[in-house]
Amino acid sequence: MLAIERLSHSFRTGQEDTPVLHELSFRVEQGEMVALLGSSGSGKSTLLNLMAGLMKPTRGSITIAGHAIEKMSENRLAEFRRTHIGFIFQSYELIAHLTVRENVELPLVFQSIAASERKQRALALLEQVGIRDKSDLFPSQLSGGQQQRVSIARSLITKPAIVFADEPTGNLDTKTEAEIIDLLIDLNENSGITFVIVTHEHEVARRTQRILQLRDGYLLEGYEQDGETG
Ligand SMILES: Nc1ncnc2c1ncn2[C@@H]1O[C@H](COP(=O)(O)OP(=O)(O)OP(=O)(O)O)[C@@H](O)[C@H]1O
Repeated sequence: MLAIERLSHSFRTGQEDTPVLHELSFRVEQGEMVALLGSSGSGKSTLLNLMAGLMKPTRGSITIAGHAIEKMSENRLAEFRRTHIGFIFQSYELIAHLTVRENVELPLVFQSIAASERKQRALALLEQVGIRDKSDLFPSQLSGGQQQRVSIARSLITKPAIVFADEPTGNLDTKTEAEIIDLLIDLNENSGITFVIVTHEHEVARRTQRILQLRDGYLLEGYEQDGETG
């Protein structure tokens, strides 16, 4: 599903290149739920931006569902992101003047899908994430955990190959964090959604099937849960 090969990235500051990621190689298989764990500055956001096609790597390759994204033109990549990748953000990134259902439908508005089908798919996802009864409310009328459920439903509406979640519980209290992770696990186990969850919290990472740990831009080997290797 996701294959990263010898991926390196440096930022140019003035005359100097600052290496941030060093020859990372790993795979995430379809249906897996993987945590990308690392402390502040370890390179998580950089890696996420590269995997999401928001930046081009200095070296190496990133293949999603068989497509080498580092080779795509900007236009092709924008289209690929819209159709193959789902995103969940720490701060939800919902649109305040759209209702919950309209927020969930939004990624489909850019595709030629009939309004009735958009509505039906959004309501089905809102049911699945447990907030169908909130579909006509606005984001400001919901709790943080409910807003993140909207954002999760929105990330799934295009039926993406993979969903990247960037600190999805970073703004939530411990109880709500556990509920959101329960929901992601449920979507993974029962709907086969492939997730990569970026986090600096061991508590979150511990609940995934597999942990990839970054330290100072290097992937630590052999840091797997349940005695798995890979
Ligand atoms: N645009 C940039 N230009 C120069 N250096 C950068 C840039 N973006 C990030 N860096 C550096 O790259 C390193 C990794 O940063 P990154 O944001 O990927 O880490 P992170 O693990 O996501 O941290 P955090 O959890 O705090 O968000 C840091 O040393 C940072 O200063």
